[in-house]
Amino acid sequence: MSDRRTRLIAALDTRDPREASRWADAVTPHASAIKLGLEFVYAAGLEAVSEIAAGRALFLDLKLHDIPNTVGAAIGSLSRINPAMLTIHASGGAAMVAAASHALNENFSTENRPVLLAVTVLTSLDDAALAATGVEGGVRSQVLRLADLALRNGADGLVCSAHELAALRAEFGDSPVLVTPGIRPQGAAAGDQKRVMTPGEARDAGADWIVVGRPVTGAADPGAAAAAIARELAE
Ligand SMILES: O=c1ccn([C@@H]2O[C@H](COP(=O)(O)O)[C@@H](O)[C@H]2O)c(=O)[nH]1
Repeated sequence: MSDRRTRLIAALDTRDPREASRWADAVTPHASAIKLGLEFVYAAGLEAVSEIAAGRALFLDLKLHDIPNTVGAAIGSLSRINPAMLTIHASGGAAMVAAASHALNENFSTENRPVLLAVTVLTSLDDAALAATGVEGGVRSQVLRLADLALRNGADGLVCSAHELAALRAEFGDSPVLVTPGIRPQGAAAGDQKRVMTPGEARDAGADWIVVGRPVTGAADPGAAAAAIARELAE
C-alpha cells in the first residue's frame, strides 16, 4: 500500500491576468499548485506569470518541443520565473530531453530546480487519433515507449492520462512523478479530452498530481469546485 497523497493542480487557462489572479485566489486553499500555460503566456507574458505565481507553486506548462539547443536555451530564459514544474514533449527525442535536463541543472540551484515533466501522449488523443499521426500500436504502448525514453534521459516525471498510470507504476515503480490531466468529476463534460477519469479514480490508479481546468474555472464558484475535488482526493 503506497502512502502517496494525490494533489490538485488547477489549470488557469485564460488570457486575462485579472481573471487568472481571481481564480488563483479562489483555488489556493484547495489546489496545491496552479498551472499557467500557452494561452496565458502568449497573451500576458512571463512577467504576469511571475506576478500570479508569487507565493504559489507554479506548474509552467509550456510543452517545449524543438531541437535540443533551442529547448536548452529556452529553459535558460525561464530561470527568473522559478516554476516548481516544467513540461517538455517526450516525442522531441532523447537528446532534447537530455538537453532540457542539462539546462535545468545549469540554470537553477539544486533547491529551486523545477521538476522536469515529459508529456507522453496528449490526453486529447485516442488510439485512432494517434494512429492518424503515423503511430501504430495504440496509446498505451506509445506512452510506455516515450516514458522509458524520457526517464532514461533525465525527466523526473511524466504527463499521461490516468488510464496509463497502473502500467507506468508497474514498469517504472513509485519514483517518477506522474501528473494526469483529463480529469473530470462525475457528470462533468469531457469536452476535447478523450482519456478521462474522475479525481478519485486517478488517485486510486497512482497519480501524484491531477490537473483540472474547465470543471473548476467554468464553475459558478471555482473555489467550491476546487474544494469538492480536494475533498474527493482526500476520501
Ligand atoms: O496531455 C495533456 C497535457 C496537458 N494538458 C493540459 O491540462 C489542462 C486540462 O484542462 P481541462 O480544462 O481540465 O481539460 C489544459 O491546460 C491542458 O493544456 C492536457 O489536458 N493534456
